[in-house]
Amino acid sequence: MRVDVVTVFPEYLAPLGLSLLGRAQRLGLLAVHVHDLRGWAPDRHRTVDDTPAGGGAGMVMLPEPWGRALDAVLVGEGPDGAVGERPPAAGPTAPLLLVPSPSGTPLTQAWAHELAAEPRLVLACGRYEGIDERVLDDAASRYRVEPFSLGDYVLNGGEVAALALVEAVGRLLPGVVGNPASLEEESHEQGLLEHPVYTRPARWRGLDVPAVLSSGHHAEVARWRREQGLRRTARRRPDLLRALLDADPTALSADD
Ligand SMILES: Nc1ncccc1[N+](=O)[O-]
Repeated sequence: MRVDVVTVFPEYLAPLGLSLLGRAQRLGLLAVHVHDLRGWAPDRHRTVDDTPAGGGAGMVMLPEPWGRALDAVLVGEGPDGAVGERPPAAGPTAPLLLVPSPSGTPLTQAWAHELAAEPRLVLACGRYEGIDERVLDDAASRYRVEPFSLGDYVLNGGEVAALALVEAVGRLLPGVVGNPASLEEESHEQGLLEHPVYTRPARWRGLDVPAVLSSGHHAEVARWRREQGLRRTARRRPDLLRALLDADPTALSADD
């Protein structure tokens, strides 16, 4: 998978070179290209923002640098490369342009799995009050455009969300995590939260590992883990439980 990230803070994306994703890049499973938006700002001050139309506080990112950047990234040109001919209109095989935004579609594990099947993702990280909307309208002629959100809170820009998305998607790529089985038991994989986990020692500060986990009865351990996951989901995320039951009223039946 190739991932292009356009940002005014390229150094913010440095952590993608660490740990599992760094190894994935060295193995050629993932290629991350980070581009500095200021490279496409037409003026010598490399201006990327201006005051909001209609007034209001803060600044909005100018369309021209973004238009140039997204044209160039699409055809693989750098800031100084002559921008090639615009590709044909966006179709199902057009690259996906993901735009971190508090007003985006919530990123979920199910969506992350879909994104992991894409050959290429382009991430446009906005700052300030956001990007001039015409950038997304114009990009729709040659990208599939999908604003996404990590959650209902506001960050100062899209870079943290880009890091999160690339990690959530990158770790699902074949060969990235050592043991693919470890991906199955995680929270949200079956629409529920994961059960609590324990390791050695058996007693720690007067607290014991639940006896069932040392019983050697695999069926009992599996049952206990599922029950604990359901309890945790009911307590912390009743919305997930409701969604699961709406989708399949028998989802929590005891005999499965
Ligand atoms: N929550 C956010 N705030 C600012 C930019 C992006 C965001 N997000 O969740 O993708």
